[in-house]
Amino acid sequence: MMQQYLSIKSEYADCLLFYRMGDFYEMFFDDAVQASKILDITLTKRGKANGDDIPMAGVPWHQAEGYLARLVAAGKRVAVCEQMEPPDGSKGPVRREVVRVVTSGTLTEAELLDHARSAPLTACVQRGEQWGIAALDLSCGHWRLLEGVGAAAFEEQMAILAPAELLLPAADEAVVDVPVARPGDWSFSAAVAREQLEQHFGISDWQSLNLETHPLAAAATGAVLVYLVQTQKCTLSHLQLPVFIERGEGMRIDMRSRRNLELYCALNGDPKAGMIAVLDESCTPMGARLLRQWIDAPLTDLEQLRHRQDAVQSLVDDRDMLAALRSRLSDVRDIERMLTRIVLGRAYPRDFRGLADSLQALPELYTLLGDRSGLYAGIIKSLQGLESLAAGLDQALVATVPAQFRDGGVIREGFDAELDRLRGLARDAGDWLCRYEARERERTGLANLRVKYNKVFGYFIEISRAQAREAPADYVRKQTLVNAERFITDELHAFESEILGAQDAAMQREEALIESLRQQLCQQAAAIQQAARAVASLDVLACFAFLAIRYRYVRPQVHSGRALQIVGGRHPVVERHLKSKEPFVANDTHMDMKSRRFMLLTGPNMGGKSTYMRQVAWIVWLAHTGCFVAADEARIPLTKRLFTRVGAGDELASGRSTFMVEMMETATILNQMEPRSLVIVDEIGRGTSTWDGLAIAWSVAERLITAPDVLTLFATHYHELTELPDTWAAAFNASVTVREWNGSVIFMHQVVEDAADQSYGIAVAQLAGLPREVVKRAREHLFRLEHGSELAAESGKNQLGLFAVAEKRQQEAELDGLRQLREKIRQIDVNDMRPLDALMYLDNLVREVKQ
Ligand SMILES: Nc1ncnc2c1ncn2[C@@H]1O[C@H](COP(=O)(O)OP(=O)(O)OP(=O)(O)O)[C@@H](O)[C@H]1O
Repeated sequence: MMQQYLSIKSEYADCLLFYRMGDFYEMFFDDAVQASKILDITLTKRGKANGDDIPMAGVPWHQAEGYLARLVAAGKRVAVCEQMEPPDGSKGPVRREVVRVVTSGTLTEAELLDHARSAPLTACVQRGEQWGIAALDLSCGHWRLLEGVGAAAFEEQMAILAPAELLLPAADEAVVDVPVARPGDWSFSAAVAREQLEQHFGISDWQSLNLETHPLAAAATGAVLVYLVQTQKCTLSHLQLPVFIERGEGMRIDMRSRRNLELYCALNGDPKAGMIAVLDESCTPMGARLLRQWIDAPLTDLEQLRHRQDAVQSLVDDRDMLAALRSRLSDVRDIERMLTRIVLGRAYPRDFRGLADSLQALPELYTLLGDRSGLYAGIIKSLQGLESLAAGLDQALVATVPAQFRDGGVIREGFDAELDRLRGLARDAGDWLCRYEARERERTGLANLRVKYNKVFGYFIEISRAQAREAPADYVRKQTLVNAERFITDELHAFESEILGAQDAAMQREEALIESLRQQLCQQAAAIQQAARAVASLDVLACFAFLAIRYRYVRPQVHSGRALQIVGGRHPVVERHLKSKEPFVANDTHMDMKSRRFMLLTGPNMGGKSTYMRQVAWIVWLAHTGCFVAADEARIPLTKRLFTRVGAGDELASGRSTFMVEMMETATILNQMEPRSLVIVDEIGRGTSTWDGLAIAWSVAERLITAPDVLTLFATHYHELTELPDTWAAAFNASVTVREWNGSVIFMHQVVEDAADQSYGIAVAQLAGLPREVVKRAREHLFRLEHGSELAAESGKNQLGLFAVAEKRQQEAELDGLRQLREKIRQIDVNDMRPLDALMYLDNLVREVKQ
């Protein structure tokens, strides 16, 4: 056995080998050591190799999925090796074969996948500046083939695809941190792709795939197909054909900006505070995945965008229909992934039942949609045509299926006469046994005679010891117990063979029926997938409509002009998560790419600058996806690129300081911006000396102001920059407002078109809990810094040090305050005050002193 193990293991050296032994998958040697650590399972030993114990660890086969998930999550690949024949003690180890290699990019099990995200297996090919990508989501069978030029565009695409596993030629390095496999450089070839496609799909019409003109994407496709053959070892007929679809470029948003705008999670890593968490009101897993794709890849084709918006609007205008649709959509389960498991022969009974139920929900969906046009016409068409398949499946399957096929009872009574007959035989056994027992009691006159069953002897007749002598001659003694004797008869034996045979035959019959259902589903796989995609589109459109109604989002007018006008704009995430009782303060934005293209935003920390700029970015982004936007009105100019430079903190892990990251982000913007870009700069130049920082911020601002057709929102704490509009007509000042009350600051979160008058930094520091003495000292320093030249003059006159003059000034100011206080106290006429007024007056005085 160990020899067999070692020979199989040598073929899968880069995998952990799950070696099936009875009810367990066992691992040996280093595999066992690694797995025991990752899975926290017991490490034992079995036999010896070269005098040393062989480490062994195992997991029960019926719990393998959970363990596989943990191993794959830990970056391992696992080769699953099964027994290919029933054990037969006579002739050495049973034949075993690796039936599948489980890798992070080839998972299909529901338990191992995130329902809301596709995690494609992605092959990349680079030739100089040119690149090609083939990404296959095996769990659904979808391909995405892409080609492009330049590292920036490549990284953006990788950010959007979010691969689960990368396939690379030997010399290439990964740009994202996921497991990498190298199927062999020879496999990255268009010729290999063509050969594989011919072999697996019988493709002769290579041209229809549009791959001939896209050799790099074709080469990447070759690597994916070869890797599937190496790892999956089963039919892949559920895969769509890898067709290269020309896509418009869409709005480009680089990797950093996606992170900065907190698309999938907040900068602190919390997914609940990411934009997707707020937008995902989808009802189906397919919708959840498509929603991410639509948000990930905003459109720049106005026509396409209008179609989506029209479709959303028509549901916004018909709330009853929207509610009915969403209620029916909730009954639809993950058609794509259930189908994949069925086609691959990895399904559970629940996948068949789930598919039957989901397909049965489709007619109600298209009936509800009636004769709607636009995007709905295609959706309605795709939802039709599966009625008889759905009905057939439903008739075949029981309503509540068992967990495993081996439990039996998946096919419904009355569906197949032969299965019913065999099951009937097994079921009638009970009656027959009762009749037989009664008959034998009567024949022998032994009232205590019983017919029983156990696993060792099967069926037998049991008679008490005392009466055993009276057993008829045809009873064959089988076993003697303390109080009883057990017998068998020819009739009972014949009955037993028939019963057990009937049970086996029923199981086999059921298996054959399920296989025939599977074949039917395989034949209709393409139509089912198309219906699944229609469900996904419908779900996302309904989700957008739901958001629009529930959260008051409006239909933005995206146009080819240059004006950006947002009335009452809000930030969807901040608005949703605002804990305080204060409502979110909506703000307007009026810019245009010609005369008002640069907004310089100043104001105190915590004033709401970042929130405001991100909300503008999000309104522009979402306006290009078909989603309605968080505003009262929005006119959005067609935007081709979105850039952000946001103080996202250090990337120390990558060896870059805050300042370095800041400058890299700025360089990306300045080098890559083009007409119709939106640029968000949230602080720049903070990580270096004041003068360096100010100088950099100033020159970057000037560069942005002069860039044609680029809209910029630029937040800064450098007040000196508020002079920019004096020189540049296209620049204007804006600030977030604050009010002072009782010595404290109150953030109004209102954006006005004016420069901020002061920074309130010290007031915010006080709010944050800086010790009182430190705050007081900071005020003194501020005073000194702000009145530096005056103080210098006075210090020269009085021959005092600068600090001494500042302190003298401070003391005078304090004395002034005390005098005013004394005056207030003097004016109090206690006899003329009500107790409550006196108390309030006192409270005010105390506050004043504490300031
Ligand atoms: N329009 C608004 N309405 C209500 N609350 C808001 C609004 N804008 C911001 N806030 C609240 O104020 C907090 C601070 O906002 P934000 O981070 O945008 O300030 P900031 O001016 O960018 O601060 P800093 O300069 O320190 O980065 C937010 O977390 C949010 O709770």
